[in-house]
Amino acid sequence: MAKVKICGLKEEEHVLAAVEAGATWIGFMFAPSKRQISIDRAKELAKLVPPEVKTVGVFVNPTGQVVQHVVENVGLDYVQYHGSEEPAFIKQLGYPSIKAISIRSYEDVQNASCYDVDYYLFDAPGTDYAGGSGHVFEWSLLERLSIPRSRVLLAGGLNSDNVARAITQVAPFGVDVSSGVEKKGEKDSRLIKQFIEAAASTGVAK
Ligand SMILES: O=C(O)c1ccccc1N[C@@H]1O[C@H](COP(=O)(O)O)[C@@H](O)[C@H]1O
Repeated sequence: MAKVKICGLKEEEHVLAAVEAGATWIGFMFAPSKRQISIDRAKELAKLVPPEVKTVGVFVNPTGQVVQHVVENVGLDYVQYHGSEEPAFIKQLGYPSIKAISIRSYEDVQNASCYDVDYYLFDAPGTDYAGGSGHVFEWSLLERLSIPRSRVLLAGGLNSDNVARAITQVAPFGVDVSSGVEKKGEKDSRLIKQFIEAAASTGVAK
């Protein structure tokens, strides 16, 4: 069964809904976004997350000092780099990490392997912000992937209607969603539950 990351959470109710429904990762946004939260807010929300569920901080081209400060203050389990961070920068910081790769062409897929990270998050290119656009990219570009599927997370315009198809086609270890569990621009507990149920209904991570 594919694991699920619910990203861009700002309210207690939605953190609790994601945990209860079986999310594996809870994502907090620290980059410019309508979903961005403060360190203090993330600390409050992280207290609601049990140890078996992992917290992820999402950053876009941060300085090392900012990442260190947020990780240490919030107690994050993973750092998600969602900009054009260099492989050496991520490696030097040394945190358990997820690198988002924006997919426009097969060349982007090939370039992913220059990173030495825990997970490779394949996403559609951002529009207003670096991510969270709600757009789907061409999943067939991942057919000839050299990275093991056990390291692959899929994002970009996923929702409870398309996530089962995405898992069947791409066979990722996990899926990641933000806009697809929102109603009128805000997270919705019912949509979070529906998404996790839909992801659980199909596919086996290879
Ligand atoms: O969600 C955002 O606002 C965001 C801003 C800047 C970088 C990353 C962001 N979100 C990430 O993008 C994926 C895909 O989002 P969506 O499901 O297509 O809306 C999301 O899961 C976050 O990891």
